[in-house]
Amino acid sequence: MSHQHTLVIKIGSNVLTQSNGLPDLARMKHLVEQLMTLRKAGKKIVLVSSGAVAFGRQNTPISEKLNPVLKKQIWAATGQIRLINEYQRLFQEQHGQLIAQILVTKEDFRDRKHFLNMKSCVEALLQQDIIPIVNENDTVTITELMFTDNDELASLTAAMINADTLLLLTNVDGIFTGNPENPDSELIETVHASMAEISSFITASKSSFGRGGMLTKFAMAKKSADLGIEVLIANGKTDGVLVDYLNQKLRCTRFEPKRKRQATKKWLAHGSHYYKGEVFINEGAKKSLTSSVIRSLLPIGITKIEGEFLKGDILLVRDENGKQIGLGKAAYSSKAAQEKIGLKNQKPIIHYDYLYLFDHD
Ligand SMILES: Nc1ncnc2c1ncn2[C@@H]1O[C@H](COP(=O)(O)OP(=O)(O)O)[C@@H](O)[C@H]1O
Ligand SMILES: N[C@@H](CCC(=O)OP(=O)(O)O)C(=O)O
Repeated sequence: MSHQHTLVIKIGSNVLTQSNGLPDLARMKHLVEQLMTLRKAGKKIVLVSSGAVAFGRQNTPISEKLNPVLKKQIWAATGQIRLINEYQRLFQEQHGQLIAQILVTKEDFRDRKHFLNMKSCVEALLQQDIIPIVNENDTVTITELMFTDNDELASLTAAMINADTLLLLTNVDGIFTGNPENPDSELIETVHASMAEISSFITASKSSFGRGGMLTKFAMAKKSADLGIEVLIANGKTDGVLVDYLNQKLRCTRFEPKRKRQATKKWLAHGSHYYKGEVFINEGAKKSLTSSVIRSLLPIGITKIEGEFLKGDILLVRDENGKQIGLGKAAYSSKAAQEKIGLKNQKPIIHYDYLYLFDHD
C-alpha cells in the first residue's frame, strides 16, 4: 500500500478567537471545510487544537477573587466541551466526518506504556478515518506538569505518529526578521539546520491568548525538523491557508527536515524534561558511544548514578564534566544499576536502539 502523507496541524488559541476575545466560529468553520479538502486529497490528519480556555473564558463568568490557577482550570474544563462540541457539529453534521477527543498530559509522553497506548489509539483512529483532536488536559496539568504550550504538544504528537509534516497555524505568516508588525521585517521562508541565529530575531511578545510565544514555536519546530519532520509555521487567519498548503502556494516559514529518525529515538529526543535519573560515564565510554561503531552503554563505563528510576524510564547521560551527552531508556532499575557500577560483563544499562546522542545523532 502506498504511503499516506500524515499531517499534524496545530491551531493556536488566537486563530480561533476574534480580537474582542469571542470565539471565532466563522474561522473555525472555514478551517474545518479546508481540513475536509485535505482529507479528500488523501492526507491523514491529526488536529492539535488550543482554545479551551479562550472558549471557557467567554461563557463562564467567575469571581475575580478566585485563585488564577483555579480560574484557568474552570475555563478549560467548561471551554473544552464547547470547543469539541463546535468541532463535532462542524465535522459531523456538515461533512459526516467522525472526530475523537484526546486529552493528554506531559506524563503520558514520559511514561512509555502510556505513550504506546496513546500511539496505538491515535493510529487506530486514523486507520478508521476518524480525525483525532488533541489538547492538553488542562484540569490536571498545572505549573511544572504543563507542556510549555500546545506547540510542544503538537511536536510530541508529530514525533509519536511519525508524521511527515507538522503545520503550526498561528496569527502571523511565520517567523520574521523582526517584529512582524514592522513593515521592514521580512518573512524567513526557509530555515536550514545550520540557521541557529534565527532565534535572535524573535521577541518575547505573544498573541493575546497564546502561551509560549514564537520562541518555543521556533525551538519545537527545529527539534521536529532535526527528527526528520517537515515543519511549516503559517497564518491560520488567512483565508484558504490549508488549500494554499495543498496547492504548494503557502506563505510560511518552512523548516527543512533532516533525515528521518527511528520512532524510539524520536520519543527519546523529546525526553530532556522527562528523565528520571542521571548516569555519568567515563571518557572511554564516551569515546565508545560517540564513535561511528554502534555501541550500547555498559555498566563498566559508568562512574556515578543519580536519581531513582525503574526499567523503561528515561535517563540523561552525562560525561565526567557533567556535559549532557544524550538520553536513553533504562534497561533496569537504579537499584540494580547501582550494584553494577564499574563492573565488567554486565548487561547494557542502555541498549543502542534506545539511546539518543545529542551531537552525534
Ligand atoms: N520574529 C518574529 N516573527 C514572528 N512572530 C513573532 C516574532 N517575534 C515574536 N513574535 C510573536 O509571536 C506570536 C505568535 O506566537 P504565539 O503567541 O505563541 O502564538 P500561538 O498562540 O498561535 O501559539 C506572534 O503573534 C508575534 O507577536
Ligand atoms: N490547552 C490550552 C492551550 C494553551 C496553549 O498552548 O495555547 P496556544 O499558545 O494558543 O497554542 C487551551 O486549550 O486553552
